[in-house]
Amino acid sequence: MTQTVTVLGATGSIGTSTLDVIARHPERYRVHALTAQSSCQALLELCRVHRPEVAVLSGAEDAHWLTRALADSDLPTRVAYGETALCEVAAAADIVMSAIVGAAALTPTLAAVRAGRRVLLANKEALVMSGALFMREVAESGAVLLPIDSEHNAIFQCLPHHHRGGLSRCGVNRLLLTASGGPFREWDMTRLARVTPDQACAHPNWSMGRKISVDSASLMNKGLELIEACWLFDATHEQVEVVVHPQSVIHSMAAYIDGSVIAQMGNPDMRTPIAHGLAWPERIETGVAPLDLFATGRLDFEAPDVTRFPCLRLAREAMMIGGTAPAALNAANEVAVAAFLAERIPFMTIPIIVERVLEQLAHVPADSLEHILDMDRQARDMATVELERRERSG
Ligand SMILES: NC(=O)C1=CN([C@@H]2O[C@H](COP(=O)(O)OP(=O)(O)OC[C@H]3O[C@@H](n4cnc5c(N)ncnc54)[C@H](OP(=O)(O)O)[C@@H]3O)[C@@H](O)[C@H]2O)C=CC1
Ligand SMILES: CC(=O)[C@@H](O)[C@H](O)COP(=O)(O)O
Ligand SMILES: [Mn+2]
Repeated sequence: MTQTVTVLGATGSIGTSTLDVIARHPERYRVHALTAQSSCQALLELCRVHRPEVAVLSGAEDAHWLTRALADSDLPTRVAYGETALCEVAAAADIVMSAIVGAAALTPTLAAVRAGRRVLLANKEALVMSGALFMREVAESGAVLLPIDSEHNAIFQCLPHHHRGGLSRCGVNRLLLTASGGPFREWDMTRLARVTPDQACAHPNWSMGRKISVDSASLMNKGLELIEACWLFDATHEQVEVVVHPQSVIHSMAAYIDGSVIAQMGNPDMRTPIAHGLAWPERIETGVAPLDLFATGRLDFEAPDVTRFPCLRLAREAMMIGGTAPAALNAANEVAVAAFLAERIPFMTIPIIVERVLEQLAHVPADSLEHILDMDRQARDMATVELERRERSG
C-alpha cells in the first residue's frame, strides 16, 4: 500500500535527498506535503516534480506568490503558511521527515509525534531542546521514531531490534559516536581565529546546509549528537564516547559487554539513513554507490581535542546540568552561528557566547514545552545582548 509522506524542510539538503529516495519508489510513497521557510522558487520546482497536495511556507507574501505560480502552471497543490499549517501537514501524513533546521522544527515535529506518525528525525535541535518531554510524547502516542542523523541511524542499526528500556538490557555498555573532526581538525588556534564562513562550510566528507556545517567545524554538531544519543538510546553521557574518524566511513558503533563492537559502514551519503527510516524494517534501493574499501584504504581514529574545540565540552556539561540547559546551549549556539555566518563574529567567539549564556541563566526542569520555549527565548536574548556588547567594544 502507498504511504503518504510530508517533508518538513523540503528545499534543504536532507529534504532534497529524501525526495530523491522517494522518487525512486513511486509504488511505495506519495508526497502529501512539502514545506520551506522562504525558498518559493525552489518549492515551486519541487511541486512540479513531486505534485504534493499541500505546500507550506512561513510567510503570507511568499505563499501568495506560490499560489499564483502554481495556478499559472496548472498545478493543483494547495498553499498554506505559518506554524499552524506546518503542524497540520505534519500530523496528516503516514510518514514525516523532520528536516527543518534548528529550533523551528520542534513544534511541527511534536505535532507529528502526537499524531502517532512514523517520524524520521533528521533535525537534532528539537530533541536536544526537549529530550525527556519529546521521548515521553513518543512513548505515549505510539509514534515510530526513527533516527536519521547518520551516527544515530548507524547506532540504531547496530543495536538489537528491541533496545528500548536502556542499553544494559541488551548487553551494550558503550556507544562510539564517530566524528569527522570537520575541516579544521588539524588547524592550530592561530589559524582557527581567522576562518571564514565558506571555509567552515567546506566539510571534508558531507554536503550539508550551512548551519550544520559550521556546527561540524566547531564540534558543536558532535556535542548536540551526544545529547541526541543519550535521549534516543536511553544512555548516560558517560556511555557515549566521541571518536574522531576522519574518513566518515564508519558512521558509529555499539560496544557490547562481551567485547564485541558492531559498526555500521557506508559511503557518506544521507540517502542511506533516509531510506532506512522510510522502509524500516525493510530495505530499499537508494542510488548510493557501493562502498569500495580498497579505495578507502585505511580507517583512522583519534581522540577529540576539546581545547581547540570547546563546544563539545560545553554540550557535555549542558547534558550534565540537565533540565533546560541543553535548550539554552542550542539557542545560544543558533544565534552565535548565524552571527558567524553573517561575518559579525569570529569562529572562536561561538563557544565564548555559548559558555556565557550557559553560565548566566538559571536552569530549571524541562518538564513542559512552556519552560523549554521560555528558555529558548531567554538564551537567544542573552546571546544577542552578548553579541552586541562585543560588537560595540570592537
Ligand atoms: N544535511 C545533512 O546531511 C544532515 C542534516 N541533519 C539535520 O537536519 C536538519 C536539516 O539540515 P539541512 O538539510 O542540512 O539544512 P538546510 O539548511 O539545507 O535546509 C533547511 C530546511 O529548513 C527550512 N527552514 C529553515 N528555517 C526554517 C523555519 N524557521 N521555519 C520553517 N522552515 C525552515 C529551509 O527552508 P528555506 O529553503 O526556505 O530556507 C530548508 O527547507 C538540521 O537540523 C541538521 O542538523 C542531520 C544530519 C545530516
Ligand atoms: C551527515 C551527518 O550525520 C552529519 O551530522 C555529520 O555527522 C557531520 O559530520 P561531523 O562528524 O563532522 O560532525
Ligand atoms: Mn550526524
